[in-house]
Amino acid sequence: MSYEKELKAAKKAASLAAQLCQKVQKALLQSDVHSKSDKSPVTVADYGSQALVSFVLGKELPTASFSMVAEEDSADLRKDGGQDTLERITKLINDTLSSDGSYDLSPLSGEDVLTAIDSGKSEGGPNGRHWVLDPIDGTKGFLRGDQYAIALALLDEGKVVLGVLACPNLPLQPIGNTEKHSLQNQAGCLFFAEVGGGTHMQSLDGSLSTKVHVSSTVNPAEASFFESYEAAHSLHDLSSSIATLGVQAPPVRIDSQAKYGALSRGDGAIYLRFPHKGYREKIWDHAAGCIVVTEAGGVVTDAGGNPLDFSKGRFLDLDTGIIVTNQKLMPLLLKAVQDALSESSQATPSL
Ligand SMILES: Nc1ncnc2c1ncn2[C@@H]1O[C@H](COP(=O)(O)O)[C@@H](OP(=O)(O)O)[C@H]1O
Ligand SMILES: [Mg+2]
Ligand SMILES: [Mg+2]
Ligand SMILES: [Mg+2]
Repeated sequence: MSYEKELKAAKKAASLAAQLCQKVQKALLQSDVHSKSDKSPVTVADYGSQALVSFVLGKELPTASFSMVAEEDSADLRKDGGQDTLERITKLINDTLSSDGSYDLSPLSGEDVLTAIDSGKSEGGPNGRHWVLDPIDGTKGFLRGDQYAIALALLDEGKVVLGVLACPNLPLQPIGNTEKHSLQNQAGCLFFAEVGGGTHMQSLDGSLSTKVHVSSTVNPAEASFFESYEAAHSLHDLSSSIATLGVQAPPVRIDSQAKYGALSRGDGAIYLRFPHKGYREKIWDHAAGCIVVTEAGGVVTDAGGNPLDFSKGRFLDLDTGIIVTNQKLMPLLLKAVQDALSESSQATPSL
């Protein structure tokens, strides 16, 4: 089955959301940032991006059975004091839609925006089609002025069948340890993949796309690896224990699913993620990144070597940690990870 129409709509939605987010990142105000009930940050751009993606998918693919599993909801915006923030979000969306000019419509109201945000409340699951959206993945990176991604995927009968990753601050050239890239004047990258169709990358300003492949290195000594910038999101000590494999380069620490994008084009060969005990991974943090890497020839598993299962609802049900690499390095890496995990659980039984 081809998902051509859906892919085209997803690319448009993610690109427009990226325009909205870049505008906010360039002129971020203290009043744009809020704290969610779990203390994690959320900004007007997270909400604006979610509403815009939902709105564009609805316009491009009118269907009675739209379902989306997305990170944000409107509860805080509906509380007392949320009105100013909602107005700012509504203006951002209307400005983005009117400068794009694709849709002939009257401006959206605050209520339209709340409804669009809440269309992401689906529980997902193994049946039917569900869009999966992280409107800004890496909000902490977004706030620092660093990497972030708009991550949109489609599940069909529990499987990820397409994914789009808009990475507005990721240069088109490879990134690594040595160069510090200026984030100014970069158009950013759009990665997209459809099941069986490979992974492509284009510039967010709409250049021709090129097919990308993961690194083919079989030598761990040459393999640089990615991990979260935030130590609270992934145990940096554990990933350094893969040094037993002979990996020599220091880790490249960047925020968001930009790591999956960079890996899909061979910037590095390994991505390791070991959350602290008790953390439950959400499907929107991995769905788009996972298909972008697998269609580029890579493999994504949990620490038990099992593929990620996106059919279980809003959470991933997995065995400690996520490992991403190419087919040839996976067996070695999996063994090194399992050895490191069992050593560290002997040393610190609470891990
Ligand atoms: N304690 C924790 N452990 C692991 N991941 C966490 C975490 N707290 C938040 N996250 C997730 O890590 C994501 C960012 O990943 P990364 O570290 O690769 O940039 C966040 O996405 P959001 O920024 O969309 O909330 C959030 O879902
Ligand atoms: Mg968040
Ligand atoms: Mg996220
Ligand atoms: Mg997010």
